[in-house]
Amino acid sequence: MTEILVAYATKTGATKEIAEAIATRIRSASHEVVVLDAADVGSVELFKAVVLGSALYAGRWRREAVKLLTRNEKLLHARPLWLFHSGPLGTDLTPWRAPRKVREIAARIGADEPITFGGRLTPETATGFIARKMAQGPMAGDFRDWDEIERWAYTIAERLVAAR
Ligand SMILES: Cc1cc2nc3c(=O)[nH]c(=O)nc-3n(C[C@H](O)[C@H](O)[C@H](O)COP(=O)(O)O)c2cc1C
Repeated sequence: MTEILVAYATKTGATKEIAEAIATRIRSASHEVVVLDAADVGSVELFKAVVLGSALYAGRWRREAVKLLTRNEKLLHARPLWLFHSGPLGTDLTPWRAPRKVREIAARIGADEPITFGGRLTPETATGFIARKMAQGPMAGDFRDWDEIERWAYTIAERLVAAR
């Protein structure tokens, strides 16, 4: 059990890139880190800590991220867990509360509620009629704050060092 898992659930790739940035930061603190699509994670048994992030769509987490949590709730009790979601676009980047189910699981596990990172929606990445419409208006753009993401990942790396 030497590795840290950074798992993500994405539709158009923005959350995957956040997961990769988090992994790079944690890795630079000499931790072994694996980045995986949440859909490809059966069990977290082999990992000593887990970071999990989902894109937000209509206020919901993507199903594969919720499934990872529900399937692994018992194992996650015994491991540090950090949660994030990516979503807000445009001028209002107010943090979103996670869906109730995710909050309830986080509370039972003893993890903090997910931190919110801005999202990305561009004409190039938008898929589907609604998304393409949204991508032509004020919501279009990349609102991910890489410094903020890096700072958060840094606090995780520090805590993992302390827990060694
Ligand atoms: C149809 C649609 C619904 C969305 N709903 C939300 C939402 O409820 N809350 C939010 O913060 N962001 C919402 N977003 C923004 C996405 O979460 C954002 O673009 C995110 O970064 C996409 O991540 P992904 O590329 O990993 O799929 C929505 C985007 C689309 C296209």
